[in-house]
Amino acid sequence: MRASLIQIAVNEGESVDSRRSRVAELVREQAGCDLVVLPELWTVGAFAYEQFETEAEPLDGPTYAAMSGAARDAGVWLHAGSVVERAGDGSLYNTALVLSPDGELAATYRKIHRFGFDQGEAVLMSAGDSLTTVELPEQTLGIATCYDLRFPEMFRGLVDAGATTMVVAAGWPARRRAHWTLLSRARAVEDQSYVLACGLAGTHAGVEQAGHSLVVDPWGEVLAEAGPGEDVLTVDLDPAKVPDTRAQFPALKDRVLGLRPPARR
Ligand SMILES: O=C(O)CCC(=O)C(=O)O
Repeated sequence: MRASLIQIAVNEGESVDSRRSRVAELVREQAGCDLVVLPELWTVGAFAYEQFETEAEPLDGPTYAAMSGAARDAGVWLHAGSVVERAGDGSLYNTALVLSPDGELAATYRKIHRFGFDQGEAVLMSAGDSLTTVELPEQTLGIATCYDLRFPEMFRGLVDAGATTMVVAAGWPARRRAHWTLLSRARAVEDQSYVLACGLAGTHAGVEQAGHSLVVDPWGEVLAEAGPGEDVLTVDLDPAKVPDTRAQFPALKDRVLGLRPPARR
C-alpha cells in the first residue's frame, strides 16, 4: 500500500481559491498511490482565526468539490485534510473529509480536542464527539486532527474500533516541533500502528509551521520525514506489519482497564 503525504505551505499572499487549485493538481500527481493525505485547515490556515467565518463551508462546499475531482482523477483514497465546516445550525467545526477513489465522501471527522485554551479555535469552533475509522481494502484508518495527538486515550479508542493506521492531519507550530515528532512516535509505539502525520509548512497569521511531516511504523521507526518547506512524502506500507507487531510483542493484550482510584486513608 503506497501513501503520499502532501505537506502544504500556507503563506500570506496566496488566495484560498488558488491554493485549492494548486493542491488539486498536487493530488492528481499522486496517481498510482493508494492513499493521499493532506494537512489540517490547509485552505484557510489553521491559525487564521479571523478568516474562519468567511471561509466556512458546508461538507459539500468548494473544498469537497475540488478534492472530489482530484481523488477521482488520481484514483486514490484521499484524506483531504480538514475544512472549517459550517453545520446546518450555523456552528463551525474543524472537520476532516475522507474521499473514496470515486470521489464520494466516505467519512468525516469533527476534531474532538480544540486547540487554544479558551481562545482561537477553542471558542470559534464546536467540538466533535465521535471517533471516526475508515475501512480501506487492507487497513483501517483511525482519524485524528492535530491537538488530538496529545490525547492517548483517543487513540486507544481508535485501536479498540479496529484502527491499524492513524492519520493525523495537523497545523503544528514550529515552536513545539519536538513534541510533534515525539508524540507521533509515541502513538505508533503504544498503539502498535502506523502513524501518518501530515502537517503544514510556511507561516500564516504570524505562526511558523513545523513542517517535518512523518510516517512512523508500528515499531516506532520513522520511515520518512519531510523538511520544513512544502514537500511530498511517498512511502510503501506493509499492512501485515501491524498484526505481526501486535502478535510478536502483544503488549496491547496486557492492558488493564477500569482501574480503581487510589484508596483514601
Ligand atoms: O498541541 C500543539 O502543540 C499544537 C496543536 C495545534 O496547533 C492545533 O490543534 O491546531
